[in-house]
Amino acid sequence: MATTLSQVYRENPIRLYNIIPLDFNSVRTVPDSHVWPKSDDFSSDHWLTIPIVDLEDPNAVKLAGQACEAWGAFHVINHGIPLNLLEEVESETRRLFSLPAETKMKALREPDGATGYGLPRISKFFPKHMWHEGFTIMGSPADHAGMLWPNDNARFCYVMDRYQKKMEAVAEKLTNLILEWLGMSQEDPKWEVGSSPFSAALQLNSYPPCPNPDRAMGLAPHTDTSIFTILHQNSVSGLQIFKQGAGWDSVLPIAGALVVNVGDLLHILTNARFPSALHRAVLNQDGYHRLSVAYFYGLPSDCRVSPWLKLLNSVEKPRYRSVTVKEYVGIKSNNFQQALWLIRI
Ligand SMILES: O=C(O)CCC(=O)C(=O)O
Ligand SMILES: [Fe+2]
Repeated sequence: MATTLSQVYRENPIRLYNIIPLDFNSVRTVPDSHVWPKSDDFSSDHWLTIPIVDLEDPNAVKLAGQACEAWGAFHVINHGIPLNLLEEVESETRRLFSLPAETKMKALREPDGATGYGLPRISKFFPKHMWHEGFTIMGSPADHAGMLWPNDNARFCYVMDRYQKKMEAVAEKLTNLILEWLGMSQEDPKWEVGSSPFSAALQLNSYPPCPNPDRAMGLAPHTDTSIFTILHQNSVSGLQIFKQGAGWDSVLPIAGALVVNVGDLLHILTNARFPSALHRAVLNQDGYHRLSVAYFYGLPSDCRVSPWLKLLNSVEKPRYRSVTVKEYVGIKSNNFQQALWLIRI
C-alpha cells in the first residue's frame, strides 16, 4: 500500500510549542515572540507583476509556459471555478477562524499530524513566530470540522469537498497546458505509482489584523513542496513573490483570479527550467483581516521524481538526483530551503 503524506509527517514530527497559535483576539500589542527584525523590504512598490493567463485564450499554453519560466507564477482567469464557490470557501474560512481560540484548539493538529488547526509547519525554522493561523485539510475535513462544530459542520464539509474537486480539475488543465508547452504528451510523465497519480492538500490561512504590521511576519519566505499551488486570496493584499534580479513583487488580488505558483516538484521535473517560486505573506497595513486558501497539487509519497529525460539533451545533464516524494518531504522537513541544494547532482 502506498505511504500517505500523513504517514510521512508522522515520521517527521514538530515540537508542540510550534503548533499553538496566539489568541489574536486577546492581544493589543505584538508580543516579543512575534517581533521580527526590522526590515525595510516588507513593502514593495514594484511595477513588475506576474502575468495574467486567460485559460480561454488560444495562446494560453504559451502564456502559461512563459510565465512559469520567467516567474514560476501567474494569475489565472476563466479557470472554471464559479465565483460563488470562491465566495463560499472564503466565508467558511472566515467562519472557522472567527471561532473562539478555545474552540479552535479542539481541532489542534497533533505534533506528528498533517491536518487540523495550527501554525505553519515552517515555524520551526524561524526564531520568531508568524502572525498566522492555519487549518490543513487532506481529503475529507469531517473529523476536525466535527470537533469545531459538533452539530453544524455539514456546510463547511460540503463547500471544502466541492472546492477540492473543482480545484483538481483546474490543476489537471494546467498540467496539460504545461506539458504541451514542454513538448510532452499527457502519457509522457511515467508516474511510478498505483491508482491515482496525484495527491493534494488544502491549506486555509488567516492573517489577523496586526497592531504593528511592520514588525511582524505573516508567512516567512518559502517555496512549496508541490507540483504547483493554486491560491485564492480575499481582497486584502499581502502575497509577495521574489523575482531573481528584481526583488519582492506584491501580487495584488484580482477579483475572481487565482494565483498559480510552481513548487519544488515541478522545478525538479523540469530540471530547474521553471523556478520554484519563493514567496511570503506580509501583513496588511490598514488593519484588515487577510484570508487565503492554498490548494497544493502534489504527487503521492511513493512516487519517484527526477528531471524528465525528454527535456534533456546531450548538453544538458540532470541537475537533481532521483528522489521519492516521501524522501524529499523528509529532507525538506529537516533542512527547509536547503532541500533542493541537498539533492543536487
Ligand atoms: O497567504 C498567502 O498568500 C500565501 C500562502 C502560502 O504561501 C502557503 O499556504 O503556502
Ligand atoms: Fe506557500
